[in-house]
Amino acid sequence: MRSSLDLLPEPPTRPGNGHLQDWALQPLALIEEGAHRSAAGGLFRLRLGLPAVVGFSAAWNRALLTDLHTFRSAGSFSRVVPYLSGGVILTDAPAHAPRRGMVNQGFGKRHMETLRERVRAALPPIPAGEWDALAWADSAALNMLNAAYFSGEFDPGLLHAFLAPLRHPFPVPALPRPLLFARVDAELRRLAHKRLTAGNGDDLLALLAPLPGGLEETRVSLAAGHDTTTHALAWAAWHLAHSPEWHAPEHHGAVLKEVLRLYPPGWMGSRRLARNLRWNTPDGQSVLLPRGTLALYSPYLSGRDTALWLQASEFRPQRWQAAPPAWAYLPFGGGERICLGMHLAHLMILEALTTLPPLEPLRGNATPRPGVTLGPAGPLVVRTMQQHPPGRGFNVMTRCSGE
Ligand code: HEM
Repeated sequence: MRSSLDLLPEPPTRPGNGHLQDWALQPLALIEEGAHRSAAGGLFRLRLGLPAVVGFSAAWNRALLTDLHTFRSAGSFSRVVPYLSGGVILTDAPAHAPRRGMVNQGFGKRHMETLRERVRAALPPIPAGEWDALAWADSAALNMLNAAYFSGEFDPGLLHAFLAPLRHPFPVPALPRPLLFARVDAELRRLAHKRLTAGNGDDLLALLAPLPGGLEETRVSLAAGHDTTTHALAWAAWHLAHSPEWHAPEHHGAVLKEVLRLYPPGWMGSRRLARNLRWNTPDGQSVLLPRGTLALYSPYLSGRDTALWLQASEFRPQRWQAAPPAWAYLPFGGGERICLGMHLAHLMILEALTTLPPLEPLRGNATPRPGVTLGPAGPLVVRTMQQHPPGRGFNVMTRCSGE
């Protein structure tokens, strides 16, 4: 049996810092090179100051996402970003399942119907003429989250200031911001108090506030939900501008799935091994992965693996007429830790896409840029193709019914 990480393939290293420099400057190229060098569906190694392995096969994804006692969140990347270091994200098995059970209620499909109308009403108007779909998606996600969580009552300037650092490259999102977080927590307490004393709210804060640690869950999930939603929405709008034949509400679900396959905002998930793990690679070898190893899965690599997807690098929403290969499509993760906000993200993005008029792509840079989340470099400048009164959203249903 092979017994060392040294035997795994790896991308070229740089003297003195292993893969750290490439990880910081061009992580997508680095992991694509690692995937290229690994045997089909196998693992590859990264030297990131501590031993790390990356896998993207269905078997690896399933193991990492379902064996929560071996693959722990403690010591993973989320811990170094104060925004994500709390609530369910900070909780490991066996405490994780009951904690999720508690917060799940507000985020289920049924509760989304309660939120739909106010999310739709919160969408910013579509600008006339030329506009940046990335900037619009950013304010749309901010407004929709404010509506779903707080019925629009959270101070918008503070919400913007709170979330803005997440969009910057490292180390900006990892810096502690005690004063800003204290202001956000004070605003959360003010709004929670209103709900707890009135006792009749049905927004997400009204459901989270009475729970132990509910305000922290609110703050952490807001941070997890903003850029992810913004980026998926911006890419979807950009693709609809390029492929107008898909711009109809009945196609938007497939468009969103295809966007999330090619550009999963959660491009890399991380865990730490709580024990030594023997792993059988597809080429028949057995590798011993030592306890403490950083174990990574990548929705980005799995979503583009040519062994799993036909014409993997092409935008083809029609592929979603069939089910995806098992454990290959993971834009929301999987297993017990699957994204808490998956249904909320669908609600917000599909409502926003329905509001979009026919668009023409003008210019922009849609290159994926990895940070805490994967986003388009931007801007993504489009033009509204149909006139509508300034300051009002475009309503597809109105147009279709000819009113
Ligand atoms: C398109 C939008 C979104 C994408 C692509 C996305 C992606 C993901 C992924 C990949 C994970 C799993 C991470 C892992 O395994 O380490 C995750 C977890 C999570 N997401 Fe999302 N997310 C999105 C929107 C949201 C929204 C709107 C919320 C707001 C509630 C949210 C809250 C969370 C939370 C709290 C977790 C941690 C769950 C746990 O550990 O139990 N996400 N998300």
